[in-house]
This record gives sequence, C-alpha cells and structure tokens, in this order.
Amino acid sequence: MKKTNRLEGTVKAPPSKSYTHRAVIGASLADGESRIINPLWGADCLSSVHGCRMLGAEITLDKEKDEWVVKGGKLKTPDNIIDIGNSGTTLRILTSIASQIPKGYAILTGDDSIRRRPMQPLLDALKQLNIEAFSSKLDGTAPIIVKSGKIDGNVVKIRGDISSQFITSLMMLLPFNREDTEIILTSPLKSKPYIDVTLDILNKFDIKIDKTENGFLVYGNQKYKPINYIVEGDYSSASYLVAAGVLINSNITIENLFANSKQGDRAIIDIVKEMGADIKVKKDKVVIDGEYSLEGIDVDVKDIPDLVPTIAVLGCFAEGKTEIYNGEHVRLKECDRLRACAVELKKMGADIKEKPDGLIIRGVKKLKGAKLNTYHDHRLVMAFTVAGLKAEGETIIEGEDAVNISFPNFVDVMKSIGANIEIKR
Ligand SMILES: O=C(O)C1=C[C@@H](OP(=O)(O)O)[C@@H](O)[C@H](O)C1
Ligand SMILES: C=C(OP(=O)(O)O)C(=O)O
Repeated sequence: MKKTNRLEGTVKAPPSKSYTHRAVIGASLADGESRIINPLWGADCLSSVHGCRMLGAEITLDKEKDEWVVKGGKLKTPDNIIDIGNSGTTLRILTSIASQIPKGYAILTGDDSIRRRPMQPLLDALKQLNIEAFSSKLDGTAPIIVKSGKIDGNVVKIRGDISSQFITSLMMLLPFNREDTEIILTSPLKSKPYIDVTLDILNKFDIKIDKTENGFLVYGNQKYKPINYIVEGDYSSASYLVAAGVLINSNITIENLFANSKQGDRAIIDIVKEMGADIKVKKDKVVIDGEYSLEGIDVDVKDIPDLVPTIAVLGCFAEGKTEIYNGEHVRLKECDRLRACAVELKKMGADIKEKPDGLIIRGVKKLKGAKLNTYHDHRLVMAFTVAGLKAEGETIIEGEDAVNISFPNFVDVMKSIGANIEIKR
C-alpha cells in the first residue's frame, strides 16, 4: 500500500464477531428454530458454526438472505475431533458446552496459535463442577478432551484476569445445571464488556443471570428459547476505519454502529475524541469529516484489549506521549500483541517501548513504509494497514488473508473509500 491523502464515502461496519458467536452457539442449544440475521461470515464465526454442527446443531447458511437458520436443542457426540481454527471464543465456549453431549468425549483443537492460548483456569473451574475436561498435553492448552457428564455443584471459583471468555463459557453452560450456581471471581475481571455482551444476548434467549457481590448467579434448570436476532455492527472492526478516518483527511460515514451498543470497543470513539478528533456520533452511524491533529493520551486497556493495535498506530501519529496500560492480557491473543506492535511499528520508525502491561509511544508524526510481519493476526494486519496508508512510501503487509477471521471484506471496504492498497499474490 502507499500513502493515501484523502478518504471519502460511506461504508458499513461488519457485523459483530462477539454477538455472532454467542447467537449461533445459543441457538444451537435452543430447542427449535432460530434465525441469525446479518451474521458475521468471518472465519472465526464459521468455526463456531462448524463446532455447533459437530455437536449436533443443524445449521443452514443462506448467503442470499444473509442469515443463518439454526435448529438446535439436540446435542450429539461428535464423530471426529472439532477443529475450531483460530477462534479463541469458539474454543472457550464450546469446551464447556461439549460436556453436555449424551455420551463419550469431544476433542477440540485448532491452529498453532489456538494451541498456545490459556485454557487451564476454565478446565479447573469445570472440575469443580464435576466435569472432566483436560489438555491432551497436560499443559493447559488445546487439544482439549471433554467427557460427557452431569454438572454437579453450586459454586464455581475462577480468576477473572486471564480471559473473560472463561466466564462467558460458564454462563452459557450453567443454565443446564439442576441447581443455581454462583460464579465467584477470585481476581478482578478484565474485558468486562464482553460479559455484558454475553448477558445481553443470553437475556434474549430467556436465560436469567444475576450479578452478585463477587461474581454472578446463574439460575438452574433453564431452557434456551429460540430467537430471531439481527447482529449489530462491530466496533473493534470499525476501529480501523475510525483510525484511518481521523489520521487521513476524510469525509467518511461508517454505518451500522449503534451509539447504545454494549460493546466495550465503542470506546474507540471516546479515545479519538480525547486525542482531539471531533467526530460526530449519530444514533446508528459515525461521521468523520475533516483533518485532525491528534495529541497523545494515556489509555487503560483493561476492558478493551482488542483496541491495542489501533491505539498504538494512532499514538505514532499523535503529538507527545501515548501510554497504553493494564494490558497484560493483550499478550494472550492470536499472538503477543504488545511485543508485535513494538517490534513491527519500530520498523516504520516509530518510537515505541514495550512495558510488562502496555506500550509507551512517543509520536513521531511521520512513519516510513516498511515490510511488516503480522504473525497471522487479523488485528495486526488491519492496524498496520492504517499505519501504512499514513506512512511515506510503500508498506508491505505480510499475511493479509488473516483479515478473513473478523473482517473478510476489509481490503475492498478500504479501497472503496480511496485507500491506496494493492493485493500482491
Ligand atoms: O468474548 C469475546 O467475544 C471476546 C473477548 C475478549 O477476549 P478476553 O476475554 O480473553 O480478553 C476479546 O479479546 C475477544 O476478541 C473476543
Ligand atoms: C482475540 C480475539 O479473538 P478470539 O479470542 O476469539 O480468538 C480477537 O478477535 O482479537
């Protein structure tokens, strides 16, 4: 890609990855037919479709109507291992759900990255509920073997600081317990807005969960009710459009972004505003019109880990210091994203230092084109693309196809507003 001086046009934010996962998995647990409208056709969500099918759901994908029809409620023992590719959300949620198959075992595994992601806190939690689930390598990572079993117990303790997906996973399992179950968090919760997203959609499935002083109370003996559900736009994906819009002279409208969304990554709007970009937020869209000069800020990323690469790129072009903190869990994603941002953006001339929990970036305003490694990580491809469009000269992003994970038409969308990107095969 090459430096781009102007972006113009109207685009639609892709559907939410987090909501699509939860909608298809919840629908697979509901006895009857559900429709998921405007789902994310990204590889991660298709991993959830695959996993749910292997566990017994009948799912029809209708490209023309842009909807998925799910007939759920009857779990079966998978007749093969379940390969969930690159999707942490799928692995974490389905590990718990797989315990409800009628007999035998389910084996969940995925790509090189997924087989390094932490699972032990979830496996330990399931053990407290008398569910047997273990790492085949006995090192707390996938492949994970889950034995069919009845949930037994009414308290489960789990740490909240490694991944909120463990808690989402328990929340989706525990309605099947005969008794009410209390989830007690033994360390402060990180990525909390993802739990709010879980509670929001579980409420649509008629699943009742209360907040307690130390965690949550999941009522027992509940049934998932089928739903017709329209998936809203994704703020994490939109963050690349927002960042490009505020860094480059633009007049762009990003549709399908709802101001009242529960997604934590809606924070991208407040972040760019605090940096000095006076963008306009409407009920269901965001308008970026003009050219802004940005100032560095401090950002607590405890609840917004997926925005880190975007914020790192914004910081490179801002005046003064941008400090990202409270992001230890950002190292546990598709790759160590703190290290990757520091190593790769330095190749473009960025002044960026890695700390145990974040990054310190001193704005240099000008970056130079470079060849960047993206470690098969979709968020790095998209954030580095934004950096490349603002940098002098040519930037080469390796492994561009990783965008299929969460934003399959990213390159086309960027090109449609004027981004100077060429795919070389
Ligand atoms: O539940 C979810 O949909 C997600 C939770 C977050 O992970 P952690 O809870 O592991 O931080 C986030 O990084 C991921 O992209 C999606
Ligand atoms: C970390 C991510 O997703 P997951 O945990 O589902 O792999 C992500 O999309 O940035």
